[in-house]
Amino acid sequence: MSFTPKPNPDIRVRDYKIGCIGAGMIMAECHLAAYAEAGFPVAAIASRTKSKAEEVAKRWDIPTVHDTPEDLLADSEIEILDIAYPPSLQPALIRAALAQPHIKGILAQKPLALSLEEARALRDEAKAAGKSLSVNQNMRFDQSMQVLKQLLDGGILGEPVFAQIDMHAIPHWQGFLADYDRLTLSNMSVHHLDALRFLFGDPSEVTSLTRTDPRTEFDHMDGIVVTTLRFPSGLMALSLEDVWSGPRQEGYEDDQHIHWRVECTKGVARGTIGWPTGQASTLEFASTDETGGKWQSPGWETMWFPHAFIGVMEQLQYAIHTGSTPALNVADNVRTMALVEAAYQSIEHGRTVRLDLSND
Ligand SMILES: NC(=O)C1=CN([C@@H]2O[C@H](COP(=O)(O)OP(=O)(O)OC[C@H]3O[C@@H](n4cnc5c(N)ncnc54)[C@H](OP(=O)(O)O)[C@@H]3O)[C@@H](O)[C@H]2O)C=CC1
Ligand SMILES: O=C1CO[C@H](CO)[C@@H](O)[C@@H]1O
Repeated sequence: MSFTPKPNPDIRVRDYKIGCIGAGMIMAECHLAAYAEAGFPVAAIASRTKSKAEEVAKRWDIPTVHDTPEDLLADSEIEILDIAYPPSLQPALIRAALAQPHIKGILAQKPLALSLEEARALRDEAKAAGKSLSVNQNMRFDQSMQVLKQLLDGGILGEPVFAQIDMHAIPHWQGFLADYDRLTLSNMSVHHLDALRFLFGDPSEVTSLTRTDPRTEFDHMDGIVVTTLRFPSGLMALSLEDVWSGPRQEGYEDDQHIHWRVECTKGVARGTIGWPTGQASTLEFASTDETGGKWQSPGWETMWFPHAFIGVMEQLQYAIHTGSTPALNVADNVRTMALVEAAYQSIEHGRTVRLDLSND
């Protein structure tokens, strides 16, 4: 077999000093763990509550804690702004960063904004400012997704026929989500829909169904979501976010998981995303040409959380260094946002929505 999997990207650039806004779960547990492991320089942090930023700074050895996010934005040391804040507050932070001459690039969190219109406006404003705006769609850097993409691009599996990502797991819904009118599609399905675009390009049809989740206590419309996509090639894909995934109580042995499967004309790949169980993701594949129909299982020890966050920051550092467009660029992310919007339209109107993402 000549295929050599590369689950983790090389770190080509680690030059630019990072300023972090937010000191919550994802910043403390994933962004900063990844940056420490990769050796990316973090110069400062700020959050809404200074004592929380101080705690996180102590844990990760960050030299400066600013009183407010605005003070951090004004710090001329900062070259990359890294945001992990509620999405309703993110556009204003991005706009403030675009106006700061010392900030060369911005890593925003998903979802980029609460509406497609706002996402489009941010894309256009970043372009006008001549700055790199990147979005943390880190499932693309999950190790199994990276290797799957290599198999597909290498023609080892042939033409894609059917694909699915099925999640039966409980996301931790942040408190601020209770104030928004959109839940699962905007905040969790966005990972899977973005990963499907990464693997297969832009779909031309989307159909979504939803029901409320019995566990989620605040008012919401999209709890459990099932989305089907059709691509111009004829490929059909399924994205399932079952955020209920069964009862939870003392002694109940839950089976939370995310699985995926891709069937092609010359082979099949299948695997898992090792979340929320804190394991490495997996991939197995069989190809009529490459493996004589036998299953192969390349392995690795890194995980989606936190290691995928290394690739995300690296691609932005590299883009700034080379003056190129980040792999996870805002223009591409607007297309993922447009797909999410079309899925909401499908639910609202009870029908399949045709879409042409090349308009964005
Ligand atoms: N790409 C990915 O895989 C993931 C992305 N995310 C995204 O990251 C962002 C942060 O998520 P997460 O860290 O899980 O959230 P947390 O609730 O753990 O942290 C929220 C952060 O935002 C700050 N904040 C400022 N204003 C508010 C407010 N009005 N209400 C609540 N918090 C506020 C908090 O400040 P303080 O505590 O200092 O008061 C805290 O630093 C979200 O956009 C989420 O979608 C989250 C998980 C995974
Ligand atoms: O993006 C996300 C992926 O995983 C998290 C689980 O802690 C989600 O809650 C989150 O918003």
